[in-house]
Amino acid sequence: MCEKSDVSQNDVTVQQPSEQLPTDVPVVAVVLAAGFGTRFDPDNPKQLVSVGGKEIVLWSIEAFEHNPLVSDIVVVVNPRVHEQVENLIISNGMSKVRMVIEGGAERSDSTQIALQTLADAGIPGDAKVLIHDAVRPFVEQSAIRGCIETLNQFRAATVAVPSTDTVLLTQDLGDRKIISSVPERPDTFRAQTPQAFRFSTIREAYAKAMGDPDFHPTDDTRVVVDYLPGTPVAIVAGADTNLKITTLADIPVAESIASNLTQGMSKEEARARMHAMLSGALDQMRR
Ligand SMILES: Nc1ccn([C@@H]2O[C@H](COP(=O)(O)OP(=O)(O)OP(=O)(O)O)[C@@H](O)[C@H]2O)c(=O)n1
Ligand SMILES: C[C@](O)(CO)[C@H](O)COP(=O)(O)O
Repeated sequence: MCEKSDVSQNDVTVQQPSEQLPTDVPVVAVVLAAGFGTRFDPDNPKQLVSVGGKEIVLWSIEAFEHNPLVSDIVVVVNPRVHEQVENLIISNGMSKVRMVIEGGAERSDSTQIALQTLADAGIPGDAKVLIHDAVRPFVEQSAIRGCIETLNQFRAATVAVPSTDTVLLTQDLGDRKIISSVPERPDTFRAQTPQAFRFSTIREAYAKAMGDPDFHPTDDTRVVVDYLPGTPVAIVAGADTNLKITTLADIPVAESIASNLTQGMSKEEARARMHAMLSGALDQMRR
């Protein structure tokens, strides 16, 4: 690490990455599907809800299965959805899924269980680990690739989209919230997933966080930001279509995104068919 052009943020010096990070390493996607969807419908596990004719969790697993840079997938479930998710993985031939494991009470517990399982399996500290919400079914291939490539330069990266609204930071004053500060809008982003880390970095961050009784992060990036403050976390471009399905109101939006994607795919398929037909015709003419 060099100190030359380090930046100072919130009284912490963030180091410019300059070390050569190994590139020929396993790339493991952890798909978190162990939530109980209390804000959606606790009686209808949202990860199994069908959108555009396909279960939400299957969209997410397929995104990593189809990415040529991803070598392995671990899926984290709860007992309620375990069997059904396993059946989906088998019946859809998801060949990169190595393990389906049970998570914990909070999202961060599920992440930690997955990280411990990977450690027990002996994955190297340099491995790239991408942690993804199963309920973000439409993650783009460019975001997955962006995370993997960014980890050649940085030890941590997260997909995020620039905030188009001005973000207000608040504090409590009696039963009111009052504004404590207003960050510059170009500096504000909305966090999405995947969130990507060199394995040893995210393990170290979680190991440090374990000693903190107030540790309840809603995402993994925050664990690095709070507990390894000198480690820069790079932003990778996300998209509004990388929607997190949180409440029932998100379903119509998700259906519309799925329909656009499916139409896009049909055009691709039609183009491929036309290409095959024309090459066949050309072969005939040559004979
Ligand atoms: N104990 C948990 C909690 C959440 N998640 C996963 O983390 C992602 C983001 O969580 P969220 O949308 O909050 O899902 P739920 O926890 O299911 O929803 P809620 O907070 O409404 O109960 C989801 O893919 C969810 O399955 C998980 O693996 N383990
Ligand atoms: C990880 C995350 O999706 C980033 O936006 C988000 O923090 C998950 O939060 P939730 O509280 O589980 O909805």
